[in-house]
Amino acid sequence: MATQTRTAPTSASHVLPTCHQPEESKSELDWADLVTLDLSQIDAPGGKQKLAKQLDDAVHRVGFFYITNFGLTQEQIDRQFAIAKNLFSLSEEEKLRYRADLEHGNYSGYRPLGSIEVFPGLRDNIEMYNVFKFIPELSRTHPEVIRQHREEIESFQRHIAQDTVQKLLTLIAIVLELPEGALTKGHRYDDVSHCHLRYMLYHARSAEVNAKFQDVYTKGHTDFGSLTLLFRQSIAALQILAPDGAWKWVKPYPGSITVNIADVLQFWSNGYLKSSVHRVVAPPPDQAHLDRLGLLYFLRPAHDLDLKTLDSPLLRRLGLKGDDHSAREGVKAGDWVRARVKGNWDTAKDRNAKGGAREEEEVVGGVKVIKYYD
Ligand SMILES: O=C(O)CCC(=O)C(=O)O
Ligand SMILES: [Fe+2]
Repeated sequence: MATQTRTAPTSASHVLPTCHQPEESKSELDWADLVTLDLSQIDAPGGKQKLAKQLDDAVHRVGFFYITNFGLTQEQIDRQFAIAKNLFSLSEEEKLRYRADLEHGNYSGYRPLGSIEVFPGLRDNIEMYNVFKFIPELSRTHPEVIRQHREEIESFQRHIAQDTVQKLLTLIAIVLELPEGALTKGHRYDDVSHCHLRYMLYHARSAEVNAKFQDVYTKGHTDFGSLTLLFRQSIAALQILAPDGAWKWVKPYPGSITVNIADVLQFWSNGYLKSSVHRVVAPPPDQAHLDRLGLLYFLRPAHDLDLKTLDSPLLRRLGLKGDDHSAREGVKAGDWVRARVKGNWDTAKDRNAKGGAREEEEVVGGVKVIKYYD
C-alpha cells in the first residue's frame, strides 16, 4: 500500500523513515507535452531571454511546465516526503489538535481526511498539512515532527521562495515585457501572504470505490495564488485539461518540478497567462494500490496587492490592457485568496445539492470565476 520505507540512521530525536520513490508506471498513458526549463541557464549570456522565449507558449497556451536544476537535491526532497509520511502516521486525535481554521478561509495547519464532498455522499481521500511561511504574523503551533525539523523545512521553503520562484517570476516578467523585478516585489518571503508548503496524502482506494468516484480524487480546478510548484512522487495521477479540451496525464519526471500558473497571474495579465484547469485521478492499475504523497509549494501574492491588470507593453499591444474598470480593480489579493479557500470549503455542499455541474460561475471576493469542472 504505502511506499517502501526503512529507518535512516540519524540521531534519536530526528529519526525519519526514508522515503523511496515507487517504481514508475508501465501503463501507456496519454501524456501532456510540456516544455522543460533548465534553470541553470538563467545566468548564462542571453540565458534569461532564451528561457523566457521557451516559456512564452507554455504560460500563455498551456499553463504548465517543468523546471530542472533548481538547486535542491533529490535527497532534500525525499526528506520532505519523509516528514510528510511521519506526520500523517500520527493519530487522528493528535493531528486534529492542529486543524486549520478552514471555516474562516485560513489553510494553515491540518485538513482532515474526507473534508470535501467530491460527489453527493462521497467524500475525498485526502489528508493535508499546510506549513505557512515562518514569519511572526503567521506563526502557529505545529506537531512535534514539524517542530523538530523546523530549520530544514524553513530552509527548503526559503530556497523555493527566494531563489526558484524569483527566477520564475523574472522570466514571466520578461514574457510580459515588464521590468525584470516587476513581479518579484510582491512575493518576498517576509511579505504577509498565505504562501505555504503543503504535505498531502492521497489514500489509495479499491477499484470498486474508484468506480463510484468515476476515478476522480480531486475535481478539476485552478489554483488561487500566483504559482504552484509540485514535487512529485513517481506516481501518475495529475491531469491537465489540454488546449484541445482533452484530459492529459502529467508525467512525474525525476529531478524536475512541475509548475503551474495560478489565478492571480491570470488576473494581472488579463488572461494572457493561463491558470490551467487540472485534477487528480486514481493512478493507473499498476500503481492504483499506492498511497500517494504530495509535496507542493503554493506561491501567493502579498495580501495588500490588488488584482487589476498590469500595465505592460505586450498587453497593450494585444488590446488586453485598457483603463481597468473591472470588478477586480478594488479587490485585494489577500481577500481574494481567503474568499476562495472559504468558498471551496462551504460551497461543495450547495453545488452537490444542485446536482453538480461541469462548469459553475461564482462571484468570489467581487470577482467572477468559473470554479468547478467534472
Ligand atoms: O496532487 C497533485 O498532483 C495536485 C494537487 C493539486 O492540484 C492541488 O492541491 O491544488
Ligand atoms: Fe491544484
